[in-house]
Parts: sequence; structure tokens; C-alpha cells
Amino acid sequence: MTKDDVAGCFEYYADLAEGLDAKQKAPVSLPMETFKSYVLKESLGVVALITPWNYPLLLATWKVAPALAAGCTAILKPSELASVTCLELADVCREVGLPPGVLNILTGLGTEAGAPLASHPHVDKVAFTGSNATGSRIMASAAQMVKPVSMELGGKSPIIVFEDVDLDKAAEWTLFGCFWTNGQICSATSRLLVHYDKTLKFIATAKSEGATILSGGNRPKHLNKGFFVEPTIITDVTTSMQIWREEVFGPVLCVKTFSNEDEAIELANDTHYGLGAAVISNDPERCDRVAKAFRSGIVWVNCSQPCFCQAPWGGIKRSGFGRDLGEWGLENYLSVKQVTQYISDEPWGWYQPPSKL
Ligand SMILES: NC(=O)C1=CN([C@@H]2O[C@H](COP(=O)(O)OP(=O)(O)OC[C@H]3O[C@@H](n4cnc5c(N)ncnc54)[C@H](O)[C@@H]3O)[C@@H](O)[C@H]2O)C=CC1
Ligand code: BAL
Repeated sequence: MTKDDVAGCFEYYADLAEGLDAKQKAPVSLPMETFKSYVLKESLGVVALITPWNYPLLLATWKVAPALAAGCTAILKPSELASVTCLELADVCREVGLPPGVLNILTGLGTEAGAPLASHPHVDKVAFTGSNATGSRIMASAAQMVKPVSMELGGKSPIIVFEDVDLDKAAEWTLFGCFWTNGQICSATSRLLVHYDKTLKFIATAKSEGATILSGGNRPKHLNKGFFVEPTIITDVTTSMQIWREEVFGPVLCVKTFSNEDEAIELANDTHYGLGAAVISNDPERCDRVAKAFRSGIVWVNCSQPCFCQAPWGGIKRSGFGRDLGEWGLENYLSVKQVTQYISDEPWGWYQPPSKL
């Protein structure tokens, strides 16, 4: 899946790059006829792209493709846990004729490679995807030079399942939304809010489909080595518990019940994060209401996790700011310059001409 997504993302931004020239010199309407003004979109310059270990190539591509499309020179610092595919990407870029120095890969530890890169005075912008703790450190060092940053951080995303749905479909999206790629997804919908009436049936369905209910959380018996955790579903959670509030970045789904729409929305939004959120219901008006009420950057209706490079990706609150993907991802690497011209033949008239007397 990743290779196709990577190629698709480069193709998408190649198209947007071709369209950029036509967007130059967009006129700005002014209230005075003696002036005219237009806007230039210019590359930000040298950008540092710092990326995490999950989806190492795809998440790097979400930044490299728009940065190059915007005309930036990029220094990509991949995760020290998963750098190889990014080095391969550099080889491909060289093979297809990208001029030397336009894309640079800097491997190494966060403290030894990432931190000096982020604080380097010749870096014009830092685009970061990773944990909140690292994002906060990068923001603090960038602030010393008033350097722009964009932050794609963690989440603890909710999925609300209303009582009017087909249970099998809801169960599939709920499991996919949390357990896909072992839950190592920033936007994993790991807090399930399910209407009370459906709870027992929902759990029974999940049981019949082989999920581990109220037990998981252990190392699978047949895997003695490595970092494996059974898919885990936890009920009887309170909203003050760590498991409800903090990102696990693993296959753990917390379940709470609600009795009406307002309560579901309140529980969904009761988090410092605001990346993804999902609603499952057969009532389109309710889906619209809930989509508007969610405090998040991404909303999925009757699904969870689909991701298209044409649509904006990113969060609010402590999930970050700025957007990857879509035309918004390109804007991340462009600055906006106004050019305003005085077009009248008359003098400006601030200084009165000397008296003829
Ligand atoms: N919002 C989004 O789109 C996404 C967010 N994430 C988040 O990423 C996290 C998991 O990724 P990790 O690699 O564990 O995150 P991490 O924050 O530990 O590392 C991310 C990158 O930052 C670098 N780094 C570490 N310390 C640094 C420092 N002091 N200065 C500069 N760079 C430094 C690392 O070497 C790595 O390249 C989760 O919190 C997840 O939610 C992951 C994917 C997508
Ligand atoms: N699904 C894109 C990468 C992520 O959410 O971690």
C-alpha cells in the first residue's frame, strides 16, 4: 500500500507545482484607485522535515513532495528507528535527476541530528511529525529565532457509534480504526463511545469475531521475543484514567457508553488532543451535527482512518497546527508576498508644494 501512496503523493504535488505559475500575481482589490496590488507565492527557502518511525516513507513523502513542489530545498531527518526507506527515496530522486543538494537526508538520533537541525539559523522552517514532547522541544528552540514551525502530533481520537447502525459494519470500522497497523497510527480512533443499548450486543459481536474482550493486554503466548501486545479492549473506564487520556500508540481500545448525542459529543471532546474523530450513524443529519461539534482537524463519517493525499491532514489543540496534504500541504512551504504599486501620475501630495509668493 505505501509504495502506491508514495507515488500518488508525488504525482499529486507535481500537478500542483505545475499549477503554481498560473496562481502568481493574483490581484488584490484595494479601496484606492491610485494603487494596485498583487500577491506572489514564494518558496520558504531551506526547510527541515523531521519525521517519525511509523509509516516512515509515507510520512516523509507527505512533507518532501510539497516542499519540493514549492521550490524549497529540504533536509529530511527520518526516525533513527526507520531511516532506510528514506535513504532509498534519496537514491530514486538522484536517479530521476533531482539536482544535488535539493533533497538531503540527515540520519541520526533526535538529540544529535534533529535538535541541531531544528535550531540551525539557516533553516527557514521546521515541519515536524512526531510526539508531543518532541514537538514542544522543537517549538521552544524555534521560538528563539521566531522560526515558523508546523506540528503534526499525537492524538486520542474518539469514535461514536449510535444505536441506529448495522452492528457488523460498525464493529468492523471500530476494530479497523483502532487496530489497523497495530494501533501505531496517530489518528487511531482508540476511544469508543457506544450507545448503551448496543453495548452488550457490540461486545458479543466482537467476541464472536475473535476479539479479546476485557483480557488482552498481555504478550501473545506464542511470541516470546519482540514487542508484541494482544489486541486489547478495555471497558469500565473513567474519563480521568490514564488509559482514556493518553496516547498508547498500540492496539488498545477503550470503551465507554453514552445515553444521548450531547453526552457522546461531550465525552468525545473531553481530551487535550484534536486530531481525528469518527461518527457511525445511519442518520445523515445527526452525522452533520456531530461532524460540526467534534473539536478535531479530521472527521470520518461511517468509517475511520481513510486518508487521501488531496484532503488536509492535521489537528487542533495539542495534536498540533498547520496541515499536511492537499493544497494546504503546499501552502506550508510557501510564503505570501504582497507587491503594491503606486500607479497615479499625480504626486502623492503629503508635502505641499512651496508657495509661489
Ligand atoms: N499527526 C500526525 O500526522 C502523526 C503523528 N505521529 C505521532 O508520532 C509519534 C510517534 O513517533 P515517534 O517517532 O515515536 O516520535 P518522536 O517524537 O520520538 O520522534 C519523531 C522524530 O523527531 C526526532 N527527534 C527526537 N528528539 C528530537 C529533538 N530534541 N529535536 C529534534 N528532533 C527530535 C526523532 O529522531 C524522529 O525523527 C506519536 O505520538 C504519533 O501520534 C505519527 C504519525 C502521524
Ligand atoms: N494514516 C497516516 C499516518 C498516521 O496516521 O500515523
